[in-house]
Amino acid sequence: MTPLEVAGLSVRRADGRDLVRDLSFSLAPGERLGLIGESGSGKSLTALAVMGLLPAGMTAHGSVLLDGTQMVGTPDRKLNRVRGRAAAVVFQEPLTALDPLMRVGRQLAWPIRRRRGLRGAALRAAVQDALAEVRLPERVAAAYPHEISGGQRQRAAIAMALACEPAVLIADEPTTALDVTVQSEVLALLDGLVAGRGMALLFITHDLAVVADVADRVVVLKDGSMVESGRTRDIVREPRHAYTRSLVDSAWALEGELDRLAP
Ligand SMILES: Nc1ncnc2c1ncn2[C@@H]1O[C@H](COP(=O)(O)OP(=O)(O)OP(=O)(O)O)[C@@H](O)[C@H]1O
Repeated sequence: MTPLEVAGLSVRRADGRDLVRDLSFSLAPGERLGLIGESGSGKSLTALAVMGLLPAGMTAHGSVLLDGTQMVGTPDRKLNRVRGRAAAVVFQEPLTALDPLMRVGRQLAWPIRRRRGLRGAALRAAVQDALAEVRLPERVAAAYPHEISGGQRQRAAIAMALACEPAVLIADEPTTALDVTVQSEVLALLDGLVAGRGMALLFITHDLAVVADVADRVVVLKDGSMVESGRTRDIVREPRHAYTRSLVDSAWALEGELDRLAP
């Protein structure tokens, strides 16, 4: 089954204005798709619409088939069964996913228990395995989110998303809030985990260099509409749309600047 199939998706505000317009794309098993565009282009709303989690006052139109379940217009209680199992999200800010008042281990135990039905010692061992998988030391289980670093918090949030064993992982600017040195570590970790588990990945970013690193294909969004899509390599080498060209040019300009400053 296709893990994710989006067809003619629009996200509408209460006043009738479309913030995402007639968007279509799909993800094959194990495929990595980048959704790229500047701030406000509708990337996050697209991710939320895929999960059926749009903010109050916004409605989705069109079709989102997540692991075969129609997410548009389906009652929330039915979607709860699909979320997590079919798709899980890693947000830009790890504290979105983590409860500040609960120790990391307990938070991680919750989805593992729900998904795999483990209890007691088996559950504790599974929590330790989940931490090890994202390269977090054992002691993090007993820590509260504010007692660990930003990079460690994002690793914990990734572990929580993975605990649901989703077919699709949606990563919404997962490294943007992190220090530059930690960004590449977290990206490499995500990269390895997605490959190891054969998950499909929807990777959302405003950064073309990052998308070129992780995605096989990209969809370029501008003002809520898709302006271009194709293989990442082709789009970076030969952007067809003026907007994509400007993204590529500014990425190269930055690269050139770094080269110029290099010793
Ligand atoms: N809860 C909301 N209420 C009203 N408007 C919103 C809401 N969330 C997003 N918008 C508007 O919808 C548009 C798309 O926002 P979205 O967050 O999807 O953009 P984005 O591409 O993810 O941007 P960023 O990279 O800054 O996160 C923007 O114009 C934004 O102001």
